[in-house]
Amino acid sequence: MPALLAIDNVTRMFGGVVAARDIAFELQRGEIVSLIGPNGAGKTTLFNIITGFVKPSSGRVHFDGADITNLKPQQVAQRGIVRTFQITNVFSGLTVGENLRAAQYLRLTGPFWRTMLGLSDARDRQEAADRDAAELLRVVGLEHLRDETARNLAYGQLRLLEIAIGLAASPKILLLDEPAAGLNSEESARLVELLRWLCRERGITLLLVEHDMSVVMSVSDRIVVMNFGQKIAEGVPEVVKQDRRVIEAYLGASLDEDDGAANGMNADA
Ligand SMILES: Nc1ncnc2c1ncn2[C@@H]1O[C@H](COP(=O)(O)OP(=O)(O)OP(=O)(O)O)[C@@H](O)[C@H]1O
Repeated sequence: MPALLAIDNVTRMFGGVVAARDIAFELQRGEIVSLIGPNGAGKTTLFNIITGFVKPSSGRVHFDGADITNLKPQQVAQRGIVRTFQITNVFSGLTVGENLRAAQYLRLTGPFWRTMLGLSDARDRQEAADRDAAELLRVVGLEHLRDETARNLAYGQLRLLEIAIGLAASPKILLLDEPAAGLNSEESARLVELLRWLCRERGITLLLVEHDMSVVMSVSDRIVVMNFGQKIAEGVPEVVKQDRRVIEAYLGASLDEDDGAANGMNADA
């Protein structure tokens, strides 16, 4: 079966800066893949290219067999590639439930709404939307906070709401921008469980940019590592964390240093 998403030799220049150089990797259906690398490695640029916000200088992006390189962000989202941001999608003055409702309405043309619009009358659609919103809140564990104003949520709860908002678009691929940032270890562990569940039970393919190595190592089927715009490694966590180029990129360790450095791997080091 062809890859669900294929990044084919993508390069992106910003003036003289090569933000991404000849990057190639694939996402298979139902995989959880993490994109990691030190600050400035080119991860955000790749996210922006996949979601249509930035066009590559060269190379192509294929989704489900179709070339999506030149699609607009809204068209990419409509095909099922949805991105979460770090909080920015949440309306702080609305309740949790209202935020989800807004996400559902804002994505009127998405797959979820195509289903809803097939229903006979407005009340059926409303009830279906309410059921879907309740299910999303249950999935992320926020059902007890449906009527709470978003600005009153704890940080970890806001991150979960952000994921629920992303899920409201019925994504085939969900791109998560540092979902564990600011979470404590208990919240991170719950996040890992949630991501695995989404993949297993909802069949959603996940691509994460994440700096928290314990989350990356425990949740990822595969890891793609970037440094200075180049892909320097790709593979399963056990292999990637022992890769000398990866250790060197993260810790500035010399090639002569012992492999034990990998155990302390931290993007912000
Ligand atoms: N719009 C832009 N204009 C000019 N340079 C840019 C632009 N976007 C990114 N860059 C440059 O491209 C390189 C890669 O940046 P990018 O934000 O993709 O890295 P990153 O891996 O996401 O970093 P971080 O972890 O800090 O978010 C950096 O040198 C950055 O300064």
